[in-house]
Amino acid sequence: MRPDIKICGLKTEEAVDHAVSLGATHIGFIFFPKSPRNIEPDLAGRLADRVRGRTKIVAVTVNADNDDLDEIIALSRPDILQFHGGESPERVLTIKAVTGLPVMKAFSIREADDLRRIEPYIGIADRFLFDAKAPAGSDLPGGNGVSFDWRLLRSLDESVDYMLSGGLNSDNLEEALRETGARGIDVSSGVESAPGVKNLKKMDEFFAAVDRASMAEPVSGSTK
Ligand SMILES: O=C(O)c1ccccc1N[C@@H]1O[C@H](COP(=O)(O)O)[C@@H](O)[C@H]1O
Repeated sequence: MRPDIKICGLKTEEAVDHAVSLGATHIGFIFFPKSPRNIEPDLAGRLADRVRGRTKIVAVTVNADNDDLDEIIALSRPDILQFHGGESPERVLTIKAVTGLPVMKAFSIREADDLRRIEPYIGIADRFLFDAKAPAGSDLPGGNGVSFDWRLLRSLDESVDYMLSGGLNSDNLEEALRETGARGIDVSSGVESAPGVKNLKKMDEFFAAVDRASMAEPVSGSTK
């Protein structure tokens, strides 16, 4: 069975339409000015309106304040908020209560201990997203096109619902799914020609890799 597939960092009608035509269950808009994928909330709203109801609209923010969140939500009308910064469990709870929106909380992973940081969010975040730690010198907490050691996720309890992200592409996706059995995957750089420029052919190749992986049996030794 295909996992949930989130194509993140979309900025154009062409890219939105193509992702949804391929079966993206989620599309992500980045609201983070330092990112080459940053988009204004009103443009995100217009792009989202093309496909609303056919895919889940995810608003990706990084430690956004209340005013910014209000504007992003009012203009882009997301189905899900993705928090990709250091938002506390209390902040996640408050925003969920005020907005009524589910929150996917991102964590950057390099070593086993990093996974322990999800514990205070269990029962609070609606889903987790596991990304690689940003390389030294990067201004971006995500969207760096780097992977982490997927085998670390073997220790996770089966009940933890997460999307796998970080450096996924059509070449490594089958191995990533074989190692993790992730029920959701999230890609940005891996379907781009240059930072912030989505490539339709790479999207095609990515979905083809998902389908190849979905047909394959998990290897022995994988816990999922
Ligand atoms: O993509 C960005 O520019 C970005 C900026 C700020 C926070 C999160 C961002 N992207 C997220 O990172 C993952 C992984 O990206 P990649 O596939 O390794 O390039 C991406 O899916 C977004 O959710």
